[in-house]
Amino acid sequence: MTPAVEASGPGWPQVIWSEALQQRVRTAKVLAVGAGGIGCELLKTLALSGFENIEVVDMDTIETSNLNRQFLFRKRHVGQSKAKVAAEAVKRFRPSCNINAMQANIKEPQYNVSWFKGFDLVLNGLDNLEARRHVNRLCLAAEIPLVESGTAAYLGQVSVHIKGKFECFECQPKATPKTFPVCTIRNTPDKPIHCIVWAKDLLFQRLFGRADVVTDLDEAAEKAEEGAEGDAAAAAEQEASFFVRHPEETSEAYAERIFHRVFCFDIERVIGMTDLWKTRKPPVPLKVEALRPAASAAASANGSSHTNGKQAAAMDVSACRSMGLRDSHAAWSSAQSAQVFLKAIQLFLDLRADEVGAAVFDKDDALAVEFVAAASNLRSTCYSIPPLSLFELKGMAGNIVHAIATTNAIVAGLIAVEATKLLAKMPAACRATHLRSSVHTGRSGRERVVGPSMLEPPNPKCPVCGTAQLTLEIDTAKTTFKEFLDKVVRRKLAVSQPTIISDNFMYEEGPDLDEDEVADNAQFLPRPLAALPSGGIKDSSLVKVSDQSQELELMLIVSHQEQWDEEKDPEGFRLGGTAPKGRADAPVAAAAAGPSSSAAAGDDEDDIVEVSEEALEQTKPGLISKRKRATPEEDQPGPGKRLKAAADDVEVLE
Ligand SMILES: Nc1ncnc2c1ncn2[C@@H]1O[C@H](COP(=O)(O)OP(=O)(O)OP(=O)(O)O)[C@@H](O)[C@H]1O
Ligand SMILES: [Zn+2]
Repeated sequence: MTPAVEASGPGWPQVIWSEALQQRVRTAKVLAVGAGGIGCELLKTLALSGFENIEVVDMDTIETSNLNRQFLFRKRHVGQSKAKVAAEAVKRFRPSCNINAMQANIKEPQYNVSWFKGFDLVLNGLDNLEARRHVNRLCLAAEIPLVESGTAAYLGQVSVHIKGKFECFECQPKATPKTFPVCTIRNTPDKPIHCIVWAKDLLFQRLFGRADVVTDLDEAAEKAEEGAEGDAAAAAEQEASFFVRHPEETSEAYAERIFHRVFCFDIERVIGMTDLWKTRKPPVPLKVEALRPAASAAASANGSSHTNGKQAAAMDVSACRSMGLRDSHAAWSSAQSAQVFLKAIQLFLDLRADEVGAAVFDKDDALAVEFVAAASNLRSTCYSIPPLSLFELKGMAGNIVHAIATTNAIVAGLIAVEATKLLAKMPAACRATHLRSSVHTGRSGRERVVGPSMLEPPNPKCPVCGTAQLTLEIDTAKTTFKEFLDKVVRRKLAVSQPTIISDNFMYEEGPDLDEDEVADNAQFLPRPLAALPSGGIKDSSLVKVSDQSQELELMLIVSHQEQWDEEKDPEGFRLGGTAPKGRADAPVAAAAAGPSSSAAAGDDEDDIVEVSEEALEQTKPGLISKRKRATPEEDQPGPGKRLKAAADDVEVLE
């Protein structure tokens, strides 16, 4: 007998492994998705716990900023595959561990349902909702148990999902994504929000903010502050000083110099990181010269490019107003974004000089928002991401949550514990576990930061594993099919390869289509929904959205809606759930549509993590559902009771 888990305090079950279980652990084939903060800890813990057949998939390469917590990596590994380096590091201290590494996106078609069926367990150490939802759908289709996890600063969560037995990952609505991986923001943005976060938290901060405030995003400043050695320190100094305005430099010249640096020079530098572009489209640099003539014309058409407002209140200074750009709902052209960018910098330097070096981004500061919007849209142009309007950009908030190594280590340990229970064929002993950010004293007086709770049965209203139909309120006369695909199908429903069927109209995407089929399909993209063939997608249309790669099928009941409150529904559509087919029940929010309202299932505060709005705000996508869960004590007779009874004893997992 080998103790697998040490008693960590009163009330915690102690788990001892039988020989039979040790054998099962040795032979089980597990898939670990992600070799980042949680993934590194997990691979180490699995290997040290006796797991010997591990497949690890991670699409990324190692960055300097990973080294502080992803301890399997060293400085010399920067730029190499995370999965491969992690596997080699683990093999060095556990040569008996057969660990196979792949640098790839788990959403690639070769990782299909039959591939997933080759595993006993899937363990997620991911950092984004899309990939989590994709893996959830494949685990459901392949009927393989999934242990899901997430961390955000001091908060963490581990949960177990088994088709038909427990909730799937999408049974409960998730908090809207609020945080993003640093590497994505720095080098590989693929959504407008990534560019907004870059513009706000990196560029705005670097040009106008306090020099002593160093964010994770600012690699050069980080290195300089850390006192990097030799060449690295000099390069960091040089990079930081580039953004300082020269004594004789006009604000116009300074703005153009910055433009060239961030949208041309830096983009070319990223293009040179060839590993990043094996599975992605590389960005395209922008030349200020190419955009300047149109930009100047736009400015002169709107009168003087100078503002006469030296006395104007800081918050009133506006690049858009001085250029006559009044429609905040229209997306700017690249030339207009360039003009706003240059103009905003000039206005900041000319009219708000005393704030430069101390400014803090404020969503109510028009000039700051315009600068961020323009910078974000220009970066989007480089990365072929559709531009957004000023209104949309202003409405989107980005907030990086910094990772804490200890949280990752605890969560990885909990994943291994849940994995072991599953291999022990004791799914009823599995728990959802939350990590709090501070010690919580329950009614019994026990203090804890880690709170287990019972797993819920599947939600029959879940649109993914249940039978619910979703309602979609949308302006079918104005919304184009492309907007529907991008905003509703991909972004909200996390569908990777959509097939859309409505009456006799069919649209499909996927690797098997030939060029003619792709071209045929492309003609539908600019059409409004109501103008699609076969009568269009209109009020009361029933639309089937499916994804072969995920073995997913969703039904949307469309309701045409013309009037939208832009404050309440800036996206211009609303996605909701309905009762399961045949039942008139209260609507539930769709899995991706936002935070749920709480539905208490039990009330022993000792074992329930109540998640505050603040915690939700800070939490990485999909981490915490506000729904309260039953406690082990409330569990029906069975393992829950056994755990309670065995709290201070020894529980044997067979
Ligand atoms: N679709 C995907 N396929 C494969 N791996 C993925 C996918 N999505 C995310 N990952 C991986 O999941 C890991 C998550 O780890 P983590 O949250 O620590 O992020 P990170 O990128 O290492 O750190 P940071 O974002 O803070 O720089 C990353 O290594 C990332 O490459
Ligand atoms: Zn579900």
